[in-house]
Amino acid sequence: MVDEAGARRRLDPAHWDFFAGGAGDERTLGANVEAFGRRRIVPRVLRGTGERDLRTGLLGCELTMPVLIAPTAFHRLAHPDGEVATARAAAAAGTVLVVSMAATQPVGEIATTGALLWFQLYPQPDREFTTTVVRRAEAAGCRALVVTVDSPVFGRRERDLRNGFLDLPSGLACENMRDADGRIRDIVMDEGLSWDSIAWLRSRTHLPIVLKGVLHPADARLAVEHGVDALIVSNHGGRQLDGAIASLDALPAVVEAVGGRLPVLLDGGVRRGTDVLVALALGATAVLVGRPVIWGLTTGGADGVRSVLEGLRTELDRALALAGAARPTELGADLVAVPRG
Ligand SMILES: Cc1cc2nc3c(=O)[nH]c(=O)nc-3n(C[C@H](O)[C@H](O)[C@H](O)COP(=O)(O)O)c2cc1C
Ligand SMILES: CCCCC(=O)C(=O)O
Repeated sequence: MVDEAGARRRLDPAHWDFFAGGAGDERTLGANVEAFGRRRIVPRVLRGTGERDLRTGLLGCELTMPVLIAPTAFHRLAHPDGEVATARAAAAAGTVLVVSMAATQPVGEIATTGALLWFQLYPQPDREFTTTVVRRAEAAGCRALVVTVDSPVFGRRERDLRNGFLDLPSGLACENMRDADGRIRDIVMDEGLSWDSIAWLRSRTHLPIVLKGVLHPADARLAVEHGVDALIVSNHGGRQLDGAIASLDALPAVVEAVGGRLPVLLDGGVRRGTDVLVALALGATAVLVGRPVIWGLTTGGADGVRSVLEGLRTELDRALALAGAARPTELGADLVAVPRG
């Protein structure tokens, strides 16, 4: 289903390291996957569930399943068809592609696929320019803004430092970073990013605002107070603060703090349909997948991404049946155990 080894063979080693790698010692990168490995499902039986229904509504979007595509940079490094191919697969699967601000194709072009798009934003210190980018996403028909809040500075990616991978090869660029003069600007991380920045953004757009990269329950409560529309529990796939808690381990406290007032999504380490089931049972409304989509794109373009998404759908459907649930909303934390020892 996910041909990670095949992707590795095809990619330039420095590009493989960029996609696969994390920050520091990659402890958090590993912890995201290990956290799923520690959970065991406690299934229910004799519930005669019949056909399953995976449909999930999120911020006004109807998804065919509770699995979205996480925003990841530079899809044209993985495949010449780039983000357009990823979007074709999202459209075919009936799910959302969160377009990275570091996408290598213009969001307007990605939107021609008819996919449901959300746009991921690193608010730039230049607010006028940030507004330009927001308007570009709105004009393309994006249905939400995903503000990445775990990156006041860039994580220390030691593989990239070793490889000297700092920039895109010539011919590729962050096409959504064009300013009013048509010049492509560099993405800068805003060390000053604060709740005021979120309030400012709220005043500038009618799109739903999703905060990506929340791990602490106190921040989840603040997000509710600031009128945010959804949260993504995430540590950026282990690429920002190494040593940060695994996303799945952070999820229960965030879900409790939010108390049903907002949808809570999760990304990081989701590799199987059973992982999706565990995250949903612990209170996530949906999950996002990052690297598996890149491996699918690398090996098979739009078809490769489609096959990753359909694999997750099939596995989730089977896992629900085997756990005695007909739909995601029937799952509860009682279905997940962490055995001792
Ligand atoms: C190669 C790569 C590029 C990424 N680029 C972005 C990005 O541009 N913006 C963002 O908010 N997150 C970015 N992320 C983080 C993902 O959105 C997501 O949080 C993470 O990949 C989820 O973990 P997973 O890869 O284990 O599924 C990136 C992750 C990877 C692996
Ligand atoms: C300037 C590109 C940022 C991409 C990103 O967020 C990541 O690589 O994790």
